[in-house]
Amino acid sequence: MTTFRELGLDEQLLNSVEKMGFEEATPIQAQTIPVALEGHDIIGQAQTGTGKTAAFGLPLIQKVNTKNDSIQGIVIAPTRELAIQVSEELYKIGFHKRVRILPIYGGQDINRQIRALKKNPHIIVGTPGRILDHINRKTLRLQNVETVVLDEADEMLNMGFIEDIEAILTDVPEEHQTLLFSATMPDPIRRIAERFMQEPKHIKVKAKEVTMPNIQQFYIEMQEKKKFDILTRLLDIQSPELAIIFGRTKRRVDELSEALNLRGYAAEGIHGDLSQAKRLSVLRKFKEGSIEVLVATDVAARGLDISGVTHVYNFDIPQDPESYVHRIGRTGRAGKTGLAMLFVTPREIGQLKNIERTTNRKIDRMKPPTLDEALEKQQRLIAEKLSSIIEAGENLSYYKRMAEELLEEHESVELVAAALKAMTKEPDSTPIKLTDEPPVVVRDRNRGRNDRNRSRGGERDRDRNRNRKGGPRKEYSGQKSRNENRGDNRGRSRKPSATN
Ligand SMILES: Nc1ncnc2c1ncn2[C@@H]1O[C@H](COP(=O)(O)OP(=O)(O)OP(=O)(O)O)[C@@H](O)[C@H]1O
Ligand SMILES: [Mg+2]
Repeated sequence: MTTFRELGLDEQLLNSVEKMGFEEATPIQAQTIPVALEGHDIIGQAQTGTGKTAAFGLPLIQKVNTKNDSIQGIVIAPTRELAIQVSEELYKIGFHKRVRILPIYGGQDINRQIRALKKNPHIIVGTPGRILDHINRKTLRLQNVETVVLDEADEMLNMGFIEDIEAILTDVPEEHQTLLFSATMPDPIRRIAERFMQEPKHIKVKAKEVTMPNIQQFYIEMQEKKKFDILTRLLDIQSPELAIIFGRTKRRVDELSEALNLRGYAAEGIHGDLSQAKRLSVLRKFKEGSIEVLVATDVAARGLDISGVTHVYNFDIPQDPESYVHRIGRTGRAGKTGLAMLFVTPREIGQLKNIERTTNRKIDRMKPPTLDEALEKQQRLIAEKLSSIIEAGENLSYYKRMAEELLEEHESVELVAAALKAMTKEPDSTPIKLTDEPPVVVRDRNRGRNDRNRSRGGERDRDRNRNRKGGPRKEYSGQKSRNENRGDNRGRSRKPSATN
């Protein structure tokens, strides 16, 4: 066990950590914090939900000189929601030290951000598109930046983001510390990363598997047409506290959340075509529990830390194994357990194997639940609930008068059966609309980057925009569906230039 005190952190930060309820450092924190405090560049890799934010956040905040009014640190994250979340965590870490943190992300009023930037934040946390927008408007100056953090580094250095990152880094002094963190770091991306860094220390928390062992993982093989019925059966049987269902495309997410609502589940969707206000309100409702099912594209796959997410359903198999790791990592965080389900159509078995190979873990096969099983499991759940109410000695006096009245009129087994029926979700045939998705087929494992990224490109829900050069950039939000996007060659790989 490593205490935070042993890691060389200042008293103010130790106070913050205590207030945050962290008792001991997680392995990635214990291993990276002292090295980061020595000033080294770091590529830090550890499983999802193991505290990477504080692993870079603590040394980042410790380095800030609050007497200096310029921006000293910049954290770049792939999505707006993640930028907000990271800035909230940094705010907590820097609270006693009075470090000013400012999130800047697309979809928020730019003038408001410009006003906030004038208040001399010490650290900004942002998405690449909006950071570049401010650099181009000259409303953001990075010439005093000493630390650059790329959260979800592999995603940030992947095609489509790398040019933005390079452009941002040209504004940062050559002498700076770079901290890159992610749960996944494919080799080609690691090589790109090294070009941005000076003798980086690779710190990888040793683990047999890439995914967390406290996430139970199953797959079910099924026809595309069966997915929805199986999903609703699973929701009924497994009764998650909060669940995230990942769909491949924005259309998929829209149709799926509407279909779930029609069948009586409190679900809402999140993807990059929604307004930022809507995205944030959906996420807030999910965190509060007023919706219990969040249907999402990969925009919600990385970094989001929502407590109470007990189940992740991969309604569509992810396009790449890394995405699988991050998606299922939305559950089983900070020592909790979780359950991840993967829906696989027969032609996607190759992709399943691909995921197993990359994560170094076998995913267990589960048979799709039959209707009878779904009903029976539900009844068992209800029966357990009834018994636990009685065993817990809960006060039932308010209900007993009605119970007695009912028992005078009906036979007891008949009555309990009726109660079970009333509490069970029976098959519902309300018509729904769900357009088929084409399968993810692994044709050739050695496909060029080009193909890989083109197939990923279409529905990647990124906070970036296309106005590459000059002028204020329009926030990019509307991407075409994968099939509509075939002619798009933006996935073209481009060698990054070394920046230091
Ligand atoms: N030392 C600690 N003790 C207890 N809880 C911690 C500690 N460090 C972080 N946490 C909590 O663990 C949760 C997960 O942390 P965090 O979001 O930083 O994980 P992560 O490694 O970045 O995951 P991901 O790969 O999904 O981004 C957060 O709620 C965080 O507050
Ligand atoms: Mg993280």
